[in-house]
This record gives sequence, structure tokens and C-alpha cells, in this order.
Amino acid sequence: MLSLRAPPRTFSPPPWRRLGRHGGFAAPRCASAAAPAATLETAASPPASVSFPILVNGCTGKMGVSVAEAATSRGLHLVPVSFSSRENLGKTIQIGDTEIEIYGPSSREDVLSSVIDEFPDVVVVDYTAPDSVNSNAELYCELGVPFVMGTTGGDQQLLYKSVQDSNNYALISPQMGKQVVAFLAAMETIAVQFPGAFSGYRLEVLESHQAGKLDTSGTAKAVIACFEKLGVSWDMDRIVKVRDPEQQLYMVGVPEEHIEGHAFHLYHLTSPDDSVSFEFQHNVCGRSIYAEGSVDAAVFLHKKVQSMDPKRIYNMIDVLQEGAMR
Ligand SMILES: NC(=O)c1ccc[n+]([C@@H]2O[C@H](COP(=O)([O-])OP(=O)(O)OC[C@H]3O[C@@H](n4cnc5c(N)ncnc54)[C@H](O)[C@@H]3O)[C@@H](O)[C@H]2O)c1
Ligand SMILES: O=C(O)C1=N[C@H](C(=O)O)CCC1
Repeated sequence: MLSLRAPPRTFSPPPWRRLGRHGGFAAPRCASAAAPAATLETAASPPASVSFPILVNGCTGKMGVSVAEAATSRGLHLVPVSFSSRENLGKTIQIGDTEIEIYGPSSREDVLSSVIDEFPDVVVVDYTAPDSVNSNAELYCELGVPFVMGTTGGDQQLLYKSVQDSNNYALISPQMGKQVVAFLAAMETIAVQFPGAFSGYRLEVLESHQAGKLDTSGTAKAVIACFEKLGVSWDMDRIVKVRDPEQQLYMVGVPEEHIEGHAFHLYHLTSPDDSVSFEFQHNVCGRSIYAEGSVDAAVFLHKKVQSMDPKRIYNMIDVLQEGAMR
């Protein structure tokens, strides 16, 4: 079991563990905090070939801001309102030339209805909090507004049911980063083609995110679902969740400038007789890949709505498969 009980300054790795900068995961060479990748990458992006109104909920948070900035640089029309928690009522957030007014949970319905009247082809992107996933989705479905759900957590089964029952359009994905989506797609493919291939293997999973992340990694859960199809038995309580900055720095190997925004994942598989092992890692610093992917998702969903595509519920693998991720 990957145990984190004693946060070791001198981490003694198991033999299978490759060493990172500080002795843990092999960390990617991330952009420094002084030159945020999001700003550089979005500034270099050519404008989207389509333009439509996009409403980003959660603009008081880190992902909300990144997505709103990416949408603006891609030439989409940012609707100047956003939902947030009660603590942020009355705030405004400046994104480029747009001043976004922040509304609390109690005015969500009135605000969204007015937005739909003014911008009938609006697409909502949600980056709020796990405990607002279901109530926000229900509202989007009730008002028939297409939405991209980037927020993880909540009751995922209920989320899908709300969309199915309402016949609304939605794109739901715990992971918007193109290369991680490709890894997830590969995992799903082998799970379908070779079910049971890893029967009897033991799985250990460790995920590390910034201390403010409230839920367990939605991406890890999606990858584990593939391992289960491959025959591994698993209980979600066994995911080792690292939220302590000291452990992240000294054990996981997260670069110091990304302690407040990273997503490191490690999956380790061992055969029943210990003679074979596999290890997979995906380590992301910052948020730019998710922000760009979220705009790709919104553009994709807008096209599906315009063409009245019958499928209606999508994930990021659909976007990747259509070649619609930059
Ligand atoms: N799908 C992906 O690729 C991806 C990538 C990164 C983050 N995420 C998920 O996105 C979510 C947000 O991440 P973040 O890093 O921006 O978090 P954050 O804490 O920086 O921002 C969340 C914001 O939501 C607001 N909020 C809280 N309760 C709310 C409510 N009831 N209604 C509306 N807003 C509310 C908070 O005030 C905060 O400003 C998390 O669930 C995270 O796991 C998903
Ligand atoms: O930073 C986060 O929070 C992230 N959440 C997603 C998840 O739960 O998998 C994706 C990675 C970043």
C-alpha cells in the first residue's frame, strides 16, 4: 500500500518508484510562476472559427478565471455574469475588457433566465464546487441551456440522469487536458478489448492536488474504472490522497511554484506472484491544459446543439475523436 503516514523529508522509495526532483514522482519541467503558462499559451492561440456567447460559472475560482481568459482569447463572447458561493456576492471580476458580476446561489435562476433571453445560443461552462454540481446541472437542464460540466464530484449518476431525463445537451468530463484525455481513451480501449487481462493484479493509486481541492480526483476514478474492467478489484477508499504541501514538495516531487495548482497521479499494478509490475503516471502543473480543453469542449457542444445532433450527452473522448481538441 502507498502509505503516507510519516511525511518523510528523506523519502526512501520502493524499488519500483522512479525518483523525481525531490525524491517522489518524476515531475514535469513546469513553467515558472513568474510566467504563467495559461497567459502565454492562450495569447498565442488563434481565434476560434466560430463565435458564440459563453457563460463561465465559478469565475471567482482558479479554473473559472483560466477558462474565461482562454475563451476571450479564442474570440468567444464572454457573458458578464457568473455564479459563485455566498461569500463572493456583489464582487466583480475583470477578464480582459469584460467586467463579470458575481451572483450567489439564490439568484441563479433569475440571472440565468435573463441570460438565455438575451443570448439564446449561450453555452455554460461550470467550474464551481463538488456540492453544487447536481443543483447547477438541474437548473441548466430545467432551463434547457447546454453546459460543459468541468466541476468534479457530486453524484455523477444523478448528473447523467438529470441530463437524460431533460433531453438537454451536456458535455461532462473530470478531465479536459488533451493528452490526459488521450491516455484515458487508451485505457478505455484496452479495457474493452482485453477485459480481465489484469485479473488478480494489485492496484495502488496515489493522487496529489493543491490543498484546496475538496474531492478525490475524478480523473483517478475514471482511470480506476478501466482497471476494474481489466479485472482488478478495487475499493475507492483506497486511493491515497495527498493534500499536504510538505508531502507534495518532499515526497511527491511537485515543484514549489505549483504547490497551489497541480494534479499528479500514480497508478501501480503488481501481479499476484510479484513477478510483474506496471506503472502509469500523469503529472500536470498549472491549469492551462484544462482551460484550453474546456473551450474546445464548449465549441464542440455549441456545434452539436446547432446541428441538433441526437446524441446530446458527450465526454472529452468524443471531442478528441472528432479532432476538435487543439
Ligand atoms: N475537468 C477538469 O479538467 C478539471 C480541471 C481542474 C479542476 N476541475 C474541477 O473544477 C472544480 C473547480 O476547481 P478550481 O481549482 O477552480 O477550484 P476553486 O476552489 O479555485 O474555485 C471554485 C469556485 O467555486 C465557487 N463556489 C463554491 N460553491 C459554489 C456554489 N454553490 N455555486 C457556485 N460557485 C461556487 C467558489 O467560491 C470558488 O470561487 C473542482 O471540482 C475541480 O476538481 C476539473
Ligand atoms: O485541480 C483539480 O481540482 C483537478 N481536478 C480534476 C480531477 O479531479 O480529476 C482534473 C485535474 C485537476
